[in-house]
Amino acid sequence: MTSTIELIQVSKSFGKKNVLKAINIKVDAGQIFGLIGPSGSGKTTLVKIIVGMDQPSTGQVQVLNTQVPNLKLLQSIGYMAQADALYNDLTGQENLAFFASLYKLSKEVKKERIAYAANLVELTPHLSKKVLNYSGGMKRRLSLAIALIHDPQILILDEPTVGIDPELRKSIWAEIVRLKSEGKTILITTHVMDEAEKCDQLAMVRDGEIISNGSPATLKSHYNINSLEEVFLKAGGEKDENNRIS
Ligand SMILES: Nc1ncnc2c1ncn2[C@@H]1O[C@H](COP(=O)(O)OP(=O)(O)OP(=O)(O)O)[C@@H](O)[C@H]1O
Repeated sequence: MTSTIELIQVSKSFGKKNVLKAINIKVDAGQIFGLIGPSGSGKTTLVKIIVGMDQPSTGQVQVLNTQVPNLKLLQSIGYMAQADALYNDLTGQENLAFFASLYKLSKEVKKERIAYAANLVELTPHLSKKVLNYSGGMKRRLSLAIALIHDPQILILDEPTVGIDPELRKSIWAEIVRLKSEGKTILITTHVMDEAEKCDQLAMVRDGEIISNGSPATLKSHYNINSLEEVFLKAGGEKDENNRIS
């Protein structure tokens, strides 16, 4: 299978603090790949390095066989950051139109994509409101719509469902699965274990290291337990005993 995202021996330090340690990851095309780990384990740093917003201290990142960073790659990546980067004084519609205008879309396609993305996150009735009047959950939904606006080949979503109610979370996941069926590659960070279950492959991150990886079923059978939560706890314990699987 073609690998869409590849990290080779990626390490990152901020000053003396080593937050990523020799990370190797391969994400195949058409997969939902989950990065799971506790707060502060390094997931966002990793994602920023993949998108090209941050540089590794050592190691290499390739996306679609192209060395990151590369401006052209941005056409192929939809990125939803953990902190919403929205224009508060503009309406939802104006935010979507602004971000759509960064890509080479025809007027018609642009209109279509804005309608699709707003509908997906159930913001259509709120598009004429200024973003400063949006709730936290609505802002997350608008950020997700923006990540999808140019129909990217790769979606990188940093905790996309935080602050989103269970019903909408379910419909967002249904859409993520549908996008996968279209052949898109999706990399998602989460610390919600039932979301991790929906991924094809997982990498469990702790203290800047991948302590375990594989499909949810493989991980559970390796540790002979039923829940990913337990896998995570057990893998963390084994890590301390230098007994990792990969
Ligand atoms: N620009 C920075 N300068 C210094 N330290 C940083 C910087 N960015 C991240 N860190 C540190 O790197 C570590 C990993 O942070 P990161 O945000 O990647 O974790 P995370 O797994 O995404 O956590 P969360 O789930 O809370 O977002 C943390 O200890 C954080 O304080």
